[in-house]
Amino acid sequence: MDKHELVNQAAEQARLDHVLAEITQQKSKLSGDIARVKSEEKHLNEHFYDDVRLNYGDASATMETALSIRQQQQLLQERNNTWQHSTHELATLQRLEQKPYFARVDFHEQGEPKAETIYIGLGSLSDRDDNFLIYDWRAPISSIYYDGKLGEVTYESPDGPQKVDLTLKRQFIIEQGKIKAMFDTQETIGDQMLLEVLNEKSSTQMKSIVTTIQREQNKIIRDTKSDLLFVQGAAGSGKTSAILQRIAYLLYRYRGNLTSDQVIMFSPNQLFNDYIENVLPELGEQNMVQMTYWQFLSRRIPGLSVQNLFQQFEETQTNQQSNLEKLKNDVLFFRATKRYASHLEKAGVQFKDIFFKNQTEPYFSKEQIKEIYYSFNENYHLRNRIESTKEALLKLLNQRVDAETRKPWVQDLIEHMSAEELRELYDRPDQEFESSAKETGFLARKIVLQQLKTVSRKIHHNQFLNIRGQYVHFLKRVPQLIELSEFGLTETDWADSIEQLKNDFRQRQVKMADASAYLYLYDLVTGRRGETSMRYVFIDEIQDYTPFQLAYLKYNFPRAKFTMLGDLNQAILIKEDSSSLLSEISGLFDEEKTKVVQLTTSYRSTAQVTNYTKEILSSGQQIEAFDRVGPLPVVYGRKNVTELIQVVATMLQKPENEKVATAIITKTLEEAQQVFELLKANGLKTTLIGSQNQRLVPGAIVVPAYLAKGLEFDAVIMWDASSKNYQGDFERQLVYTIASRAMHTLTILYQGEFSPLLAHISPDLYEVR
Ligand SMILES: Nc1ncnc2c1ncn2[C@@H]1O[C@H](COP(=O)(O)OP(=O)(O)OP(=O)(O)O)[C@@H](O)[C@H]1O
Repeated sequence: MDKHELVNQAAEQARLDHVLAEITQQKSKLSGDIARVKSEEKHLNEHFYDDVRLNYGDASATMETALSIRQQQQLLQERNNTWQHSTHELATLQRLEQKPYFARVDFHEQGEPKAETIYIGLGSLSDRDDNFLIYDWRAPISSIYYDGKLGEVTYESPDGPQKVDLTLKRQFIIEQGKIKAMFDTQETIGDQMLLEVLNEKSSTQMKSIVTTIQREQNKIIRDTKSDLLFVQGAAGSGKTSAILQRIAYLLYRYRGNLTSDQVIMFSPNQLFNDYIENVLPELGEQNMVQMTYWQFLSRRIPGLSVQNLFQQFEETQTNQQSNLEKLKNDVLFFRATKRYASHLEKAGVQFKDIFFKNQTEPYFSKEQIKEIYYSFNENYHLRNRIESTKEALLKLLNQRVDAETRKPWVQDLIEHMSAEELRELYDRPDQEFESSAKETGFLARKIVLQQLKTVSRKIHHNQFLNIRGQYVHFLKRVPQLIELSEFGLTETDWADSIEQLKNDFRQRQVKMADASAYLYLYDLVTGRRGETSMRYVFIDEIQDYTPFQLAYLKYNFPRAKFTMLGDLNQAILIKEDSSSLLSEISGLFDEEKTKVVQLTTSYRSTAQVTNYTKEILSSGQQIEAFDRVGPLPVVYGRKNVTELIQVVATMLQKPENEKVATAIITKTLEEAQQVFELLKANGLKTTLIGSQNQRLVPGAIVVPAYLAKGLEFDAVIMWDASSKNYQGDFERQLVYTIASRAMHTLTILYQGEFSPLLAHISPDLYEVR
């Protein structure tokens, strides 16, 4: 450090000390406030009735009592609000105390006489005179730190775009109240800082990236205009990071109007949810709603079990089955569902009988229900038809109550009821009746109403609709709506597939490719409006969704803005070309309000790992390695599994690898189980991640590829990259996904013949041992 820098650092340290003193002081004041309010609340609670005059003598006294109770409640509520507010502020201060800020920018606003200096941190802080000592990283002005080089920069202020002249950008690494390092930088975000941050990372859980958000990422984070924001990014380019910071940004920007339960994120698997769960809390925000697409479907199709990730991934398909899936995954199929549904306004809705008691003769027969349903005039659309049919059925149900009370089952039931059960039927214990006939009539009516609830519930829940039958009915019409030959299918193929589906239904199962269409059809027939309260929908790993599923999500969240992220090179579930995905989905949104952002630099991995993994992709992808150095990937070819296990054992036993998060990634679950057992037999302890419900743990894990999706590890050992395991183009994306999980070291093992997907890579890019 030269003399000038030393003076600078001393000045910055003095400023930091001042800010820390302010934080300490505000903290102790707040703690005092909180303690006081809490004790007031306690006192109020303990003496709640001392100040309340309980008097129920007459109407006005009752009124007065109610009023004074209300006043006490209000006092309590106020204390409670103050308490909550202060606790939140205290949490912010505690966060700031650890690291008050990470950057400073000096700038000159156009038309203003003076230059300004601001400091940026995880929250905002102002002193008694309302001077901002720290700006929240999400404040409009903070954007200039992420967005531009020195010189002229524009940011979005509340009054529109604002130009400033940026004269200094300084970054700090602060630990325990001391400035450990500081850099003045010309770059967007100095590579030096990013290097420091990236080098020190290693944990089983994701961390926030606010100190080093890159310019392109900042665009994603602060976008508020697009209805569809589509991010295509290389493995490790920070897509997932960008959306998490984006959620924090949106919650800040729309504070008061947007809550975390109006934001939903679809993630690849449960393990991944685990991996990211700390990021938002670290930023002082609550986690959004999180689920996998499978969970989303399953919770809405309770009667059928939906094919899960494991079954989907490990299923082998015939050509014809994969053509069938192609069709069912297409937007054409989505449109066909809608077209089919619109015909249902005239005819074709499938009904079920509703039974009550007597299981042989329906209470309301499907013919009767159908007649009601189609009795309304043609202005009635599906939604009104269902509503009106329900009303009509409930009315009929009411009219039947009297007749039902006279049926023998009612008398029978009364005779068999215990005294206790009977007593519960009366309105009051001392209820009197003119005659015993009246009393019996009263009880019978009560019983009938109670028992008929099962029928009214069925009516309310649309159980007179035969949705499975409806879906089959729809499938039978598909050849008239879609040209089957365009998907390489014949009418016989199609008819066979319907038989297969009926068989699945009988076993209470439904394939992933049918589940969304099934639900969509249900929604259309019942006129369900979708989840209108959801405002933002995030979909990660978009390449594993079908156009149908995305169209359905759009339909299901009609008021939401969408952010979709993916890497078309990492498609592991959809066995078809995913590059047309973007054009298919963009058709669902207004073109003017669609924005596409590309992220090309991979931050996860060292340059050595990135340069190797990008060669796996055939089409010369524009992936840039971040300039971080590490060892070359190493390839071990051995004769058999026993020798491969030896290699792994030697690696895991090295003392320097003890603290390193290592993942042995296999192709299938079966392979993972085998490797795990073999390592165990060799005295090595690892954790097998065999299902999504498992938690991520430190140390070495063995995991099948489809569960490693979206995660990252210090060291990746790719298990058995032989030509037997990885051959075709579909597997190329799988190989890429596996290899790109590595941050620092990548080891590839194979027995027999090396996979052609890797064998062609230039020998300069790896080492053979
Ligand atoms: N601006 C940044 N500053 C620091 N670290 C970053 C930045 N951007 C990304 N990273 C780090 O790079 C790694 C990869 O990021 P992330 O998982 O978000 O990438 P991704 O694009 O979702 O990857 P994939 O598609 O392979 O799952 C993470 O460790 C993340 O913290």
